[in-house]
Amino acid sequence: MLEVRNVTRVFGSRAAVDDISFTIDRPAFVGIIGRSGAGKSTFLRMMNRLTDASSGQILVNGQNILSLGGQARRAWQSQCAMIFQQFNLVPRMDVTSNVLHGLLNRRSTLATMFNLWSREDILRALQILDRLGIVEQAAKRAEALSGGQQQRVAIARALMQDPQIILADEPIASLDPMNAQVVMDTLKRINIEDGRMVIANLHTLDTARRYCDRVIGMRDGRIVFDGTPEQLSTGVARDIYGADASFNEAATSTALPTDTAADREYAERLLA
Ligand SMILES: Nc1ncnc2c1ncn2[C@@H]1O[C@H](COP(=O)(O)OP(=O)(O)OP(=O)(O)O)[C@@H](O)[C@H]1O
Repeated sequence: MLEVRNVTRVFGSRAAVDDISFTIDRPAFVGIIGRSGAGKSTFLRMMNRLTDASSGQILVNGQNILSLGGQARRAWQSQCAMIFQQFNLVPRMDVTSNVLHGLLNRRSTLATMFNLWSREDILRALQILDRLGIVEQAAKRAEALSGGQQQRVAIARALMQDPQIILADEPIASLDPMNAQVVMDTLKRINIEDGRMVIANLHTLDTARRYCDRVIGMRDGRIVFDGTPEQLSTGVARDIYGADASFNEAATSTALPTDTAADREYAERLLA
């Protein structure tokens, strides 16, 4: 289903992602872990074509999505929806309109310009919000919602695209533990009930162990672990995070990203 073949992304003289390869043959819940700068976000952005790869191939059902251009690239982007740490909603727009913006890749410019949505689309957006337990927030501005609710709106927007794959870049890093659990439970439900693959960059080991079928560990752009949550022992985690003997599992959080240009580009594309 998904085959990543020798994918590399070089920035300047440094490889952010360095010749990685792996295969996922079913709609699994895959976690990517590693310390800040390991290359996790760069990989997700290559999958979504927000960042170009320097070399390699990513085959999805046999098609190399790295070589797609124009309309085919946009079609692929609607097949693999992206969720960000900072939600990337339009803050002053109501929740339902934010969800409907998931359809932008499929709509004409004219319909988008005049904000014309069909009754069928609006009903579907409300059904998705209902499924995620936030339909009573539908008419509110996105900025009026809690962080956990905003992330569920972002998931609803992703579902509006009816994607094969959901890419989540540190989806719970800005949330308190209770909201984090609700968001992870939501992603897991979508994975199991809909059969959509989820690939999530995660910053805590306990979350990776609890929710993932498979965990990929990255260090300095390379894959240094690829296995089940059960195989992710403290010793293995210490190797992934490159920590010394004082390695502490609780201290695996990654820093807030400083480079959010691609996130902004995504939001701007939705607003365009
Ligand atoms: N647009 C860019 N230009 C230059 N260097 C970049 C760019 N994007 C990422 N990098 C570099 O690539 C490396 C990998 O970054 P990446 O954001 O993929 O890591 P990460 O594992 O997702 O870390 P974090 O958890 O902090 O987001 C880092 O050294 C980063 O500085």
